[in-house]
Amino acid sequence: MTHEPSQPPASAATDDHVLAAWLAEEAGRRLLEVREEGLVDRELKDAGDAAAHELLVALLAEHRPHDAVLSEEGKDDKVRLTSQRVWIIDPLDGTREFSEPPREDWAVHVALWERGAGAGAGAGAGGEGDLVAGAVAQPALGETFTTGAPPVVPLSTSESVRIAVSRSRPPQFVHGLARELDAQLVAMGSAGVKVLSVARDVTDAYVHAGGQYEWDSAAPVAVARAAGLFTSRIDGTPLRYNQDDVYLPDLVVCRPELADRILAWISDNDVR
Ligand SMILES: Nc1ncnc2c1ncn2[C@@H]1O[C@H](COP(=O)(O)O)[C@@H](OP(=O)(O)O)[C@H]1O
Ligand SMILES: [Mg+2]
Repeated sequence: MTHEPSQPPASAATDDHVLAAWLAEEAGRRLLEVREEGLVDRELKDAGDAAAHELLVALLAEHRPHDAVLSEEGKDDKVRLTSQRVWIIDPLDGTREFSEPPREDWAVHVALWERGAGAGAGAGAGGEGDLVAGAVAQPALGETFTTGAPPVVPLSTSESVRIAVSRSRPPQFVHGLARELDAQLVAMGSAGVKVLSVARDVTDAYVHAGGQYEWDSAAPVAVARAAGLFTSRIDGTPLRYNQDDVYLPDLVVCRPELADRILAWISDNDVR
């Protein structure tokens, strides 16, 4: 049976944080259903990507009809480059892990970028605009992380630094960085899950290079910033969203006290 979307909370009519969280949860519920349909491998991945994308696009058209949408699974409509507000969504991040039940390391990303936001406002400044709301649902964990009620990052419970890395394509340089920080590498799927692992005190930093797109990091970075975590490109410059080219290949998200050491090591070691 296909999940029928409920109505969003009344406050979602005017509160983008609430709408983002509701959208991510609705898509998450849909994805949990798709996972029960008996599909495997590529068919399961494709069905999940398509179902979550179609649901999110339909719900955004209904609830925010004037806003543009940039989705991993949709055509890149360049109208977004002149739009005031752009939803940047990854309907299913960690598609590989989604297709490996009962793994929990996959997510739904829903972010909102707004023109004029963040100008001159420090590390998060995006020039033309910036992220203003976001939610990351981790449906198999039953958790949604949102800018509306940002996670409170606990003090680190670990004696040593833990660095989240991709399961399938960790950047080569993280081994050197781990030696420098005397850190352990913690492999997991999904960019959103890795960013939120820092907020949840599962890790202390997420460092990635070598390829990614705006939708992989927009919503997680919005939530991480709201939670007080440090976010930047690996050269220390701000992560910029709603660019003409949506390739955004690298990032650092970490506890603020680790940022200087991580960026200094990366700079000294000519990492790309
Ligand atoms: N080198 C690379 N080039 C392009 N995309 C990459 C990448 N490394 C990771 N990603 C994307 O980042 C997300 C997290 O990947 P990983 O779990 O390996 O860290 C995945 O998103 P999707 O699952 O939405 O495709 C993946 O496609
Ligand atoms: Mg992704």
